[in-house]
Amino acid sequence: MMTTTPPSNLVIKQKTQLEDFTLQVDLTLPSSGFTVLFGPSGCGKTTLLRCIAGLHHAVDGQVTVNNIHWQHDEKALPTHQRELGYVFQEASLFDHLSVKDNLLFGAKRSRDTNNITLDQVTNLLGIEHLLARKPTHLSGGEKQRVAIGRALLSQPKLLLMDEPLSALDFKTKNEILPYLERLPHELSIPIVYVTHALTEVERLADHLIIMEKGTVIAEGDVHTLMLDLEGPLSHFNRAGALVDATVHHYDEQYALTQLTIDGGMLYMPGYIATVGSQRRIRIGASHVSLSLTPPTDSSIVNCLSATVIEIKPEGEAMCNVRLRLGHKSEILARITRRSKDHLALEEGTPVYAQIKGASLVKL
Ligand SMILES: Nc1ncnc2c1ncn2[C@@H]1O[C@H](COP(=O)(O)OP(=O)(O)OP(=O)(O)O)[C@@H](O)[C@H]1O
Repeated sequence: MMTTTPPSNLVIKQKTQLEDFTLQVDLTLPSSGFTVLFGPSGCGKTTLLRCIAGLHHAVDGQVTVNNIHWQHDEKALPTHQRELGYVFQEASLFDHLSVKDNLLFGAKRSRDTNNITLDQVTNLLGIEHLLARKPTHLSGGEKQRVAIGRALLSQPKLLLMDEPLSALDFKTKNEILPYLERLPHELSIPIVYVTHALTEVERLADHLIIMEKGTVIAEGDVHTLMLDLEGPLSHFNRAGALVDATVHHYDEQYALTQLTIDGGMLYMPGYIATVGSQRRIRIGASHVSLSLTPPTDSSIVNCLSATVIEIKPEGEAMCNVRLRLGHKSEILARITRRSKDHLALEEGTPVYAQIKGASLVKL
């Protein structure tokens, strides 16, 4: 059956001169899910978010959300007339108000069916038990969850998040990430999320925008960009693929979770989630080895049949091999150039991809 993608109702065009370069973007973004703006410090991510919010004025620009022009030609709505939620690095809560009053500060009721309620927000962010507390009695992670809740209760048509985890330690980041992951499943608003952490990209992004010196150097579906052997992510040591998996079985005897992916089964150590749950798994290119025949007597628990679809050198000694599994899934293998020649790999070669279970990362 043919499906047509609905037209996006989120258009962002901006051109503005910054200190050292011009910020210039022309984006049509998906109207749901996480769009992640990723790039090195100082490339213009925050400024772009500020332009969308009307806090930085690009003379030349357009911001259209849900078919409403927030900025078009000479006309620009002031920030308070733009239906947006903004979450910053710091939660910036009012210390003299309770969590509940902080949440309700600036809260609105929307007349449409997407009205977000206090109950929904507290449940979604796991903050029901904190409502009576003052912010001074909250951890950094709890404060940030309240800040997200406050932004959502303003009934935004667009949620902007500027490095909301960067002020938090590693453990607290990992506590908050599951709450962030739930947002697109529970809410139908688009989220534009700024980060310079690749781990957050891998975990959250649906759509990815990679910026450098004020311009977009790559844009698209995150799975596709991760696999682009000529794209900016291919040279990261962490090159790898993101694969959508469904939990199939938990083997209690060996404490291994069996996952179904397009193209086969994977075993991963430990309990991952209940049977039937969907999880995103990261398969690092350096953890995939290739063989022309099915390996026997190997300690590597995962072996999938695959077909080579592209090979690109990576430095002098290595190369990245893009592999097709199943109908549409793809993964990367980083092997030595010597191994590539030894196996006479080329486009179309059928191979067996071995992946160490212990190397798989549940995102
Ligand atoms: N109002 C402004 N006018 C002119 N230049 C600005 C303005 N605000 C920021 N800049 C400059 O624009 C560049 C981009 O800054 P910006 O904060 O948008 O980057 P960023 O990618 O968000 O960085 P980081 O990840 O460190 O937060 C920087 O060189 C900064 O000095």
